[in-house]
Amino acid sequence: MNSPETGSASSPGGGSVEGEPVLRLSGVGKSFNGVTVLDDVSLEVPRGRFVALTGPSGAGKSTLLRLANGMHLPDRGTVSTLGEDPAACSRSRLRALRARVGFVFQQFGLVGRLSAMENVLMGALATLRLPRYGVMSYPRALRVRAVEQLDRVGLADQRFQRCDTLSGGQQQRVAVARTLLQSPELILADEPVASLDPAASVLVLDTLKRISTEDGISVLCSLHQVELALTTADQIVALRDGHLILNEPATTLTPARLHEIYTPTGEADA
Ligand SMILES: Nc1ncnc2c1ncn2[C@@H]1O[C@H](COP(=O)(O)OP(=O)(O)OP(=O)(O)O)[C@@H](O)[C@H]1O
Repeated sequence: MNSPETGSASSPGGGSVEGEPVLRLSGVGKSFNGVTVLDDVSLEVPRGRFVALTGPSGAGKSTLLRLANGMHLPDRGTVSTLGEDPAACSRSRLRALRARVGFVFQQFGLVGRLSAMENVLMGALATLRLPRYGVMSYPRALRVRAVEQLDRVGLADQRFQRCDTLSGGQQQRVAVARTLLQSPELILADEPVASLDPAASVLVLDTLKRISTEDGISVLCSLHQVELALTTADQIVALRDGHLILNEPATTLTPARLHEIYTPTGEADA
């Protein structure tokens, strides 16, 4: 495995140590119903880096992302996320850890009948004591921040529009803005552009990449689109059948080499 250089920003969250990777998997194994899904996976995501996670369907990408925020726990090996081991966290500590980790899903996870603004504000619900109903029930400072984040993803003008009337690409950018309201140190994105057309895919990934660079947020993003992974990511990781088979800077890779990962074993030289 490569050992890419680490960044040097300090951690506002307290758990992680300056210069340490924001995510480290060491010899991780995970099985479901006796079937091994991840086997001896070791990986580091350096602070501030955009890492693309590629590999064929069923390779274990979503499972790895879920291990990173404690939605799954490893059967073997260890996970360190922002300096915390999710397996050793109490419930409240895990909640606190998850507040520092944004998650962007393929299907956006928005409430369609609510406005873009209200969906973004929901990103702060974990920090508020009482449930909120309607935009005006949120503190003014949060409303200002929500508009700022919508502006960063190019959707300030659509803030009062119902989410189910926005395009897929716009909805995913609302989901990114919602995640940003958490002020995450790490964003995990599970095939965020899988249901978008090519132009919207580029816009969503460019937005994520720009914000990652501007804010120093690390991103681990599963992607099937080889060309997009190469143009967006700093580092590319690939899984096949639960094994980590590639971990290199994007600049050292070619599309052909990455496409090979998607070629069933035995067909590569056919
Ligand atoms: N909760 C679960 N219970 C049982 N099996 C599971 C569970 N989660 C994942 N799996 C299995 O683990 C394997 C890897 O799934 P995973 O979703 O991690 O792959 P993936 O690389 O993300 O695939 P895709 O690109 O299709 O999303 C699959 O065979 C899947 O059926």
